Amino acid sequence: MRNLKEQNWNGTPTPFYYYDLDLLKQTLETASTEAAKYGYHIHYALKANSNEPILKLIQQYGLGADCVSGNEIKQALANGFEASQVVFAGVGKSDAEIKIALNADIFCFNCESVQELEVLNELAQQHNQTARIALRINPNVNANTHKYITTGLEENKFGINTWELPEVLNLLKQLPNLELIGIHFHIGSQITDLQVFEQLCVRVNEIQQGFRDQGYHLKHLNVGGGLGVDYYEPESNAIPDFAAYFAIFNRLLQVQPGQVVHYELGRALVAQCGTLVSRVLYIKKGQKKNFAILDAGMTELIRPMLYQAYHKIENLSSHLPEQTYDVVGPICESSDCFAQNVPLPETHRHDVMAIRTAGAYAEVMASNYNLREKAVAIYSSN
Ligand SMILES: Cc1ncc(COP(=O)(O)O)c(C=O)c1O
Ligand SMILES: N[C@@H](CCCC[NH3+])C(=O)O
Repeated sequence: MRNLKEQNWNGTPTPFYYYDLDLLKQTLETASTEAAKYGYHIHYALKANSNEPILKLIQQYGLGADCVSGNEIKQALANGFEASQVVFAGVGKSDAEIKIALNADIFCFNCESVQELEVLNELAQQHNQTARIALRINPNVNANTHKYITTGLEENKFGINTWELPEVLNLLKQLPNLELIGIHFHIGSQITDLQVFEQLCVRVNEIQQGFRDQGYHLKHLNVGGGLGVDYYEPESNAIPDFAAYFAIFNRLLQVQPGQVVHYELGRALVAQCGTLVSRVLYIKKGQKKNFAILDAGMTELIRPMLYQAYHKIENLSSHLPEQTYDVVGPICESSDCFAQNVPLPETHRHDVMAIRTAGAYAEVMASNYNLREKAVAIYSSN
């Protein structure tokens, strides 16, 4: 592990999130260089991590912002993102959130239902504005990822189904305060099987052709995010293969002259730069197994409990021969377990533990259950 391992954490209270801004810069450099080869625009999905130092850095690389709430829009604007680079998605945008977006005159609303279009039109009318919209279409492509983070199947709540499109296009003719500028897709998260993106391209081409057949020439194609990261080998595979990812779209997506292609990447940009650092409070010897009880739990990182997600766990203090442990948190829930039967060097009270790949969907999903204090964030850069 980079400088995290070399540092002396004596006296630093745990748990805390540690962010390696140097790795974040390298990741952003790679992603933006690869995207620029094809003129692609990346909007960073703030939901993955909305900490200010992280946002400030990301915006310096020229990325736009993909927001899912009024507060995310405010946070993006406060940290230097231009309103003209903000997209707003979400199945349940409240009237108050829509007004925030209208007031800011954001680039585009990704609309997910017939009723949302009607409400947005009405609110835009009240604001004397025309809202630019993209239709989020459910392409019915299986993302081959955990069922809780699959979003592009007909059974999911997200997006407009293709069979609804004739009704939607008819409706749009009666909604003068909306301007249809594009179509939007997002099929899920933590996608590591890149063939899934090939299938997405095929579906986007078919759907776009349907629009063209009816005389719609859309300026913007937004293919969402979802590129996964390597939770097993965070060090040797610290930067996702952006070259291979964008090359798929370049090869397969039928982009019309003058059309702009947008992405909404979250996890791929920030997951590997974050680590949750914790100390061992107790070692408890059970009849069948040993428990390493940490001072971090599901309140700091809920992914293992919610999705059975794997995060690599390391003991930064011990070099003793290995034993196996169930690594658990202090919360009053049996599910508060990071992983079972983890081989670790013999572990003792006060050892410093690193739970890797915790830059995305970790701190943002924290809670204060059990009235826990919010863990602080520490940033390193050199
Ligand atoms: C609409 C939308 N765009 C972008 C993202 C970002 O996804 P990821 O972090 O997997 O790139 C998500 C989350 O899955 C999403 O729901
Ligand atoms: N929170 C999920 C990702 C959800 C992506 C948002 N649609 C995770 O931790 O993997």
